[in-house]
Amino acid sequence: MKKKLVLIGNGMAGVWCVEQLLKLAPHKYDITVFGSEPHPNYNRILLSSVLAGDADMKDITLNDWAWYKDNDITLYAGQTVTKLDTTAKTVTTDQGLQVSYDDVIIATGSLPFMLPLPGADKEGVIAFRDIKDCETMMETAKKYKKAVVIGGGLLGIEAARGLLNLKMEVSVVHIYKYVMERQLDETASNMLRAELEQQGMKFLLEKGTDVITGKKRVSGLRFKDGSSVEADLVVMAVGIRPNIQLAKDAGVEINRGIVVDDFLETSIPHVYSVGECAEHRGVAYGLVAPLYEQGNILAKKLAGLDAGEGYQGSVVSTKLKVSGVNVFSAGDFVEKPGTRAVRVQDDFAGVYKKVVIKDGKVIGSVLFGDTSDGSRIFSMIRSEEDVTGKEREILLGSGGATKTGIDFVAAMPNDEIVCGCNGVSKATIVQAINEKGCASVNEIKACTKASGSCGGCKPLVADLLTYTLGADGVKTVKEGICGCTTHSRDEVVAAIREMHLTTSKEVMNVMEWGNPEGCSKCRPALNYYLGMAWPVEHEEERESRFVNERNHANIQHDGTYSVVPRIYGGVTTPKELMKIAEVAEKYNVPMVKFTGGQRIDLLGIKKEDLTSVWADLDMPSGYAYGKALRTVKTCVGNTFCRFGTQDAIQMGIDMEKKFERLNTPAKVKMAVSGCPRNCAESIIKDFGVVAIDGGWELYVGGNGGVKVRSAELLVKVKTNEEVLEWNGAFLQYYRENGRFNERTSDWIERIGVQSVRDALESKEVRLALVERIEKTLSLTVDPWKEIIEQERLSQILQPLKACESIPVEK
Ligand SMILES: Cc1cc2nc3c(=O)[nH]c(=O)nc-3n(C[C@H](O)[C@H](O)[C@H](O)COP(=O)(O)OP(=O)(O)OC[C@H]3O[C@@H](n4cnc5c(N)ncnc54)[C@H](O)[C@@H]3O)c2cc1C
Ligand SMILES: NC(=O)c1ccc[n+]([C@@H]2O[C@H](COP(=O)([O-])OP(=O)(O)OC[C@H]3O[C@@H](n4cnc5c(N)ncnc54)[C@H](O)[C@@H]3O)[C@@H](O)[C@H]2O)c1
Ligand code: SF4
Ligand code: FES
Repeated sequence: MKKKLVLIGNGMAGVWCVEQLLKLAPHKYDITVFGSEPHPNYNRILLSSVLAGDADMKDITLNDWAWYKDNDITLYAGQTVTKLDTTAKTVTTDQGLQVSYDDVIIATGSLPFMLPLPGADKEGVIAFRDIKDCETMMETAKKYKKAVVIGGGLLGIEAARGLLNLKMEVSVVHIYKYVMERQLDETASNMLRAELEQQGMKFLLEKGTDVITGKKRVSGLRFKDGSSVEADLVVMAVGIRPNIQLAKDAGVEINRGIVVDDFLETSIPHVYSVGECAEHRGVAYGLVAPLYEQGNILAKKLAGLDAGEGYQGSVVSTKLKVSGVNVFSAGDFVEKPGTRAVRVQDDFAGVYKKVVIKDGKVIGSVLFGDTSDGSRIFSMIRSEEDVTGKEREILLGSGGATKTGIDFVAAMPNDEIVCGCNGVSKATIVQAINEKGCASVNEIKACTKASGSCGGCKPLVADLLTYTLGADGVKTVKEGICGCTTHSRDEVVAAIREMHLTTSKEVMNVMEWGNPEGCSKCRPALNYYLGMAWPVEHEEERESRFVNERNHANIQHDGTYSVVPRIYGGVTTPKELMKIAEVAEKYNVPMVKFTGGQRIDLLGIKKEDLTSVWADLDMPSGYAYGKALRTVKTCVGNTFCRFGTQDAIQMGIDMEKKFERLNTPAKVKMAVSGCPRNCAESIIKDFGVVAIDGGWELYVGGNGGVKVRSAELLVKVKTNEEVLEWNGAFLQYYRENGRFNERTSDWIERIGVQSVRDALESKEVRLALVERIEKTLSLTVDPWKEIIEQERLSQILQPLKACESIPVEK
């Protein structure tokens, strides 16, 4: 005779456990499931995506009604178990139904914590936990305008983003000085906040709520410091509490959660618990991956199989589900005595990465902007791999000892979980590829659910595809330029040209952007594409630019700026040097430094001094901050060097004078060397010129940064005029075809240098490109000259209005 198993709680953890049990011992139990919600088991994680409009209610069902039927499970949806009698071994529901059991699993999840504030019972004050809350928010947004979310954690920020998408004005009230302090350090948190502010979210930090105001319905919040904010809707997202009352009333041992041992058994025999309600070794988890691990162990135990050492606890990782924002956090990411950290921060790309290391092991990590290393780093944390001596390679990747990409997935054990949100292992994904013919990330998602929830495992799934099928076997799926749209760069640029779209708003409307405000990825990209396509009609959208470009200066980590005047070809004069020295003294510039591009950098300038520093210098801007031509480095060439065959200095000066102020998809560095000894390092520049006997070799696509790449030969030419012609044609071709933020090294790697050679081969094409670049160049003005001129004209000496917050650079 079959034993009777009762599951209390029809949520993600409990049903997962039952699913695993059915796989291991399909005929052992008669199973009865009780769930308070009137739905079959659904993916709670995806409620954020439903609210944000990225998923439909119907997409989030995990086990439909038929699944319960097909597996002979009796489901009582919409019934709450109100009594558990562990002596009589029965459960009783709010509708008077009584069912007996041999084994019972309590999987009642959590309850959202509602701050016990005066006014918390008013209409319009809700939590964000279930389908009902999600529907309430969507309905409220149709009638009301102002939403306030209390709590700037994962849930609060995902709720706020969803409400923005529903066209509400949203403020996030947070008690601490920076948001998501449980997942991020201050640097990453500030970058996140800046990005979300750009998307229209407002933040009220270090605010303790005192009262929720309003009559029947909420009208606002009053804070302990006396300030207030208006609100038609208040969403509380200040954490969760394990739902333990039923177990407590039944005499089961309780601490914060329901206390369980390594086999998920409670203090009372035959009573088990998994999920957010369970407390294992003092920890009650709030993410699905550990809950699934618990479910796997309990399923083995109930099936009568060897569950090994049992559940040993989990290290968790999180990923914020907000489109266009990549945030990852795992393990113990706060530096403490005895730990050391490797940090990489690129303000231009809006990327921040940190790994914390203790005793030679990675114990935690925070990634912002680029989370593609997340799964790999998370795996290192879990495996406690010894990284001594290769700490820096974890983030800087040198093809050395720490495995990356394909090597990493190849070395993964088959049973390792790739997708924590859906409990999908490497073996299951490889099987889906080999046996079910899945050839894209989307097909794997449809087949196994992997990558369908938080999306954090997508890069790993993609690597597994390439590893299993080889690069040629993987179906390339069209990727939108950012999470706001499914349209690719080429589609966007084609629409801009064909429909004569001249503003970002037009592009977003016509191309039906999912997120009508855009994000930090698409806004600057659109601004660039529009300016490139319509240099005359398009009006620069300054607010879309990153802080450095808006301020025409390079912000430093202490909030001061650096000033780099242009010094053509790296050639200066005593007079110019004296002027720079005078300015440095006058403004107490803390550091004067030569740059790698043969310029002089005045570091540590105060924001309010920028305009007068530039006025006193009276030199052109070196664009050291922009996606533009930066520098043309030169060697002394035949002017002084005995090996030189051409005048490298003059060539470099001519190139720099011709193309200065040019906007490009990403920064461009150029160099001219007077002979193949290459002292100006032309071979690692975007456009490198090397003198040879009787002419010049032109190289493209070099890079001396994190990913070093040797430039490839584009063409050999004879005259200086030809150098300028090819230089102009190449830059314009890159401007018209490169993706925003794509360096020439990545672009050429992607399209192949031969395609560039083919495109520029025809003189006619080259001249047409040159004509277009000349047109653009004729419209450029020096930003500081313009600012100074405007100030002179209006005769008002206003301090520079730089951005008060520190927006994220991309
Ligand atoms: C909006 C949102 C987004 C999230 N995003 C992520 C994410 O990206 N990644 C991640 O890992 N986690 C995320 N989480 C957390 C994740 O959803 C939970 O960790 C997970 O759902 C918990 O599973 P559970 O089964 O323990 O509890 P639940 O899913 O809450 O299930 C418990 C069920 O039991 C029912 N129940 C309670 N008491 C009784 C009773 N007495 N009788 C009958 N039924 C009862 C409840 O109604 C509920 O349906 C998110 C949560 C929310 C709310
Ligand atoms: N992407 C994801 O992984 C994801 C998304 C949503 C929810 N979740 C999970 O759901 C659960 C609930 O999320 P959460 O964000 O509510 O929990 P949380 O505990 O992670 O965050 C709550 C936040 O509210 C703040 N807070 C506390 N009291 C406050 C007050 N009086 N005023 C203002 N702020 C206050 C805290 O400082 C904290 O940052 C968590 O377990 C979370 O992991 C995960
Ligand atoms: S590259 Fe050649 S010409 Fe230029 S400095 Fe070096 S050796 Fe001299
Ligand atoms: S890890 Fe979240 S979807 Fe795979």
